[in-house]
Formats: sequence, structure tokens, C-alpha cells
Amino acid sequence: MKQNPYIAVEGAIGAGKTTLSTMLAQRFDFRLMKEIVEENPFLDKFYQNIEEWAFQLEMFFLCNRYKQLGDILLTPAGSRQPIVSDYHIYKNMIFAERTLSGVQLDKYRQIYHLLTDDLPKPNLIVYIKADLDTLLHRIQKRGRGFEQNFDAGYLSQLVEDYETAISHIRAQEPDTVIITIDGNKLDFVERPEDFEQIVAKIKEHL
Ligand SMILES: Nc1ncnc2c1ncn2[C@@H]1O[C@H](COP(=O)(O)OP(=O)(O)O)[C@@H](O)[C@H]1O
Ligand SMILES: Nc1nc2c(ncn2[C@H]2C[C@H](O)[C@@H](COP(=O)(O)O)O2)c(=O)[nH]1
Repeated sequence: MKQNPYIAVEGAIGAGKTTLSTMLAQRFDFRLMKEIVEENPFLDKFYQNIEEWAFQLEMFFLCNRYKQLGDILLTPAGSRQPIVSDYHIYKNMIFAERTLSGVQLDKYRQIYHLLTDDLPKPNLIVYIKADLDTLLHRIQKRGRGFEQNFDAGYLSQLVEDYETAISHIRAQEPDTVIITIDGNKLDFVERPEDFEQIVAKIKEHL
């Protein structure tokens, strides 16, 4: 990856994406793209009734991510700052395939492809792979009101969905480097040496 570095950090809810991407942006002096969570008007309602609110929520995430990425990525490549983002655009499909069905999913898929097919993709993905217990613990630690009493079944399905999605990206985007890190063992928050290990792996591809 010599030109236009664009790193996306991915992993299931609570894996540490925002934390790690913030640390990486600081370390490499890259532009940080963080998704909007607290101002999302549908998340609270969604967790109270997934079926009722899923379409509005998925569309909101899709439009926000498209706007945020498009504003930055659809500028001439030469003038673009290196980027680290706490999501990959495909995250939309991971969630939508889980929360939507029937006509709504069909329409969502069409809109997703229309909006995102021409967006430049990251050249490097850091995939934080963590098991259910670790994720539940971190979601609790984060302490967002709407995520308390989190449905372990939903999260467990998402953990599997992420595995499938990473395999899909590996097949569809063969030029993308994917670095998988063990989110159960590596504690980049508390142990500087763990963070340095991740930085060193990324540097091999910069
Ligand atoms: N490797 C880690 N070790 C310990 N705590 C972590 C680690 N990564 C994240 N955390 C903590 O877990 C919570 C969720 O992290 P966050 O970055 O918000 O995850 P995500 O963006 O993937 O949902 C935060 O409170 C964060 O400080
Ligand atoms: N149904 C969806 N939920 C989403 C999506 N993106 C994020 N989220 C939820 C999951 C968390 O409760 C919260 C923050 O996400 P993190 O992955 O940063 O923990 O928002 C989505 O596309 N669909």
C-alpha cells in the first residue's frame, strides 16, 4: 500500500473499533473517520423493537456512511489525506442481512449498491475478532443506555455474520490486505506493547 493509505477497522459491536482507529489515527497522523452513534435518532427505538425500526435505522446508517465516505473519498485521489475509519462500508450489509427481510431487504440491497459500488474501498482492514463474552463485557463497560440488557443471541449471530463477511471481502476484494487480530488476547488499551504489535503489522503494508 504505497499510495492513498485507507485503513478500515472492523469487528462486531464492542470489539474496540473506535478505540483502535482513534489510536491509529493519532499514531500515523491519519484523518479519522468515526461513525455517528450518539446522535442516531433510531438506535434507542431499534433496540426496543428491532422488527419495527430496522428499515429506518439501516437507511439512516447507510445514508450517513455514504455521505461521510463520499465527501472524502470521491475527491481526486492525489489530494486525499491518508484515512483511518472505524467501519467498512460493507458493515451496512452485515447488519441489514440480519435485521431486514423480504421486500425491505431487496430494496435496501439495491440502494446499497447504487450508493456504494463506486466508492473506493480500503486498502487495509484491521479485523478485531473477539468472542461473545469479551464483546458483552466491553459493551457493558462502554455503558451506553440503549445497549444495556443486550440480546446475547443477536450479538452471537452478528459474530458469525462478521466471519462470513470477512471471507466475502477476502474473495471480492483480493487486493485488500486483511490483518486479523485476536481481540480476546490483545489488549491495546491497557498494554502499550500490544498496540505496538498491531502498529508493526500495519507498517509492513504501508
Ligand atoms: N482491547 C481492549 N481491551 C480492553 N478494553 C477495550 C479494548 N478495546 C476496547 N475496549 C473498551 O471496550 C469498549 C468498547 O470499545 P469501542 O472502541 O467503543 O468498540 P466498537 O467501536 O468496536 O464498538 C470501550 O469501553 C473500550 O474502552
Ligand atoms: N442495526 C444496525 N446497528 C448498527 C449499525 N452500525 C452500528 N450499529 C449499532 C451497534 C451498536 O449498538 C452501535 C454502535 O456500533 P459499533 O459497531 O460502533 O459498536 O450501533 C448498522 O449498520 N445497523
